[in-house]
Amino acid sequence: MVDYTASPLLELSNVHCCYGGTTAVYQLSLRVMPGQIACLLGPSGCGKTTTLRAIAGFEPLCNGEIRVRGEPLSVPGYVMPPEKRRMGMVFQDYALFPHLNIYDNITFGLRKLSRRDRRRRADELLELVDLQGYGERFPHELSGGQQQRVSLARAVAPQPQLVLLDEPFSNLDVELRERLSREFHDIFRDQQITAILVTHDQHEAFAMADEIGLMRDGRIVQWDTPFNLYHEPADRFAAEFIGQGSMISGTLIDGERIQTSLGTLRGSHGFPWPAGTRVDVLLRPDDVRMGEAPSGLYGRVVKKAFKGAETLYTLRTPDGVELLALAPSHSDYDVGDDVGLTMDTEHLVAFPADGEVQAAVEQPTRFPVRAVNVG
Ligand SMILES: Nc1ncnc2c1ncn2[C@@H]1O[C@H](COP(=O)(O)OP(=O)(O)OP(=O)(O)O)[C@@H](O)[C@H]1O
Repeated sequence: MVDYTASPLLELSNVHCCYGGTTAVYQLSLRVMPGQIACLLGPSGCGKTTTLRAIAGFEPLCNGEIRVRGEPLSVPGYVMPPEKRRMGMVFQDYALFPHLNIYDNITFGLRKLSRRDRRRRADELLELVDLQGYGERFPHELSGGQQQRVSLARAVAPQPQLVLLDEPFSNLDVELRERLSREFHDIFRDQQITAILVTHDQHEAFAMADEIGLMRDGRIVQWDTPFNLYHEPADRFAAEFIGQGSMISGTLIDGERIQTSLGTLRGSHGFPWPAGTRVDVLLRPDDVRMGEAPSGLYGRVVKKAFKGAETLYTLRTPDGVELLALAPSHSDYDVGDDVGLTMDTEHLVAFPADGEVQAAVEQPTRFPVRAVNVG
């Protein structure tokens, strides 16, 4: 487990990165604890790779500091060269040396060891990444997933203090991506390796990371656990980027209740806006239960997508509200069926609607509350 009481391994303070006159990363601060798997997640162009390259030492800072265990890597007046930073890199395109066999690829950074020790370390690492017996092969004789496992073995071979992974699974198909992200997670956890993953794929981020920094336009908008990012998004962008869901309109009755066309949704922690504020409430597909309708609420199935163990339904209520709902695939409803609905949210998240005064200083309601249909 990660020791959150320890001193951080990596610390970025107020980092800015510029290309010519354009700033790609703004005032970025973050901490990664020893043994933690962190992730920078966000849409294309938000500055993830630039941040990772700055940590690796390939990108100069135009302001701010980067330290590892308190030691300066990039501070005003001093930049430690990349090869001295003791960081392992895993790239999207594997970047293996095509003319070297797998043994030589893995031991490329271990020149100081004797031939025998290099071979022993390579065998250990091949076992770690489940490629025993592949040492004599060449990269072109391996599948994409196998090549990426080799590049992980090469990255961890010199026992770096930090492993940086830049979109490592983007070239692989969805199933392999999920499998490999779980495998890499288990290896990092087992070997207590500290790692930072960069990806635009939230499934990868969720499968691997202890904490995720969601980025937009060069800034981190929320640094949180996968669970909190999903259930307690800090703003509308986070709510829409992470997971699926519907925003439904409502009006705050008081600090705890929101009137919606689905009934009154009640939260226990209270909302910080005055009664009468128009809000948008986030409902995730797993917040909407299909089957029973104790409050008489029904929705008509307008679309269904089979996902194996579950089916994702799109439902429309008589008021025209569209909702997504996940149901076990054995309870099989057809398009056109009217189905009873119950709202069952662990965390009720609402944002002031556009045009409300409060929307200018959007404050998310990041309170774990239990919402119940009482109307
Ligand atoms: N070498 C460069 N010269 C000028 N601008 C650059 C350069 N590299 C990146 N940028 C710009 O900096 C911003 C951040 O780019 P970056 O590659 O860090 O984003 P990203 O989040 O990693 O995107 P992607 O997921 O598409 O790789 C973008 O607007 C990009 O156009």
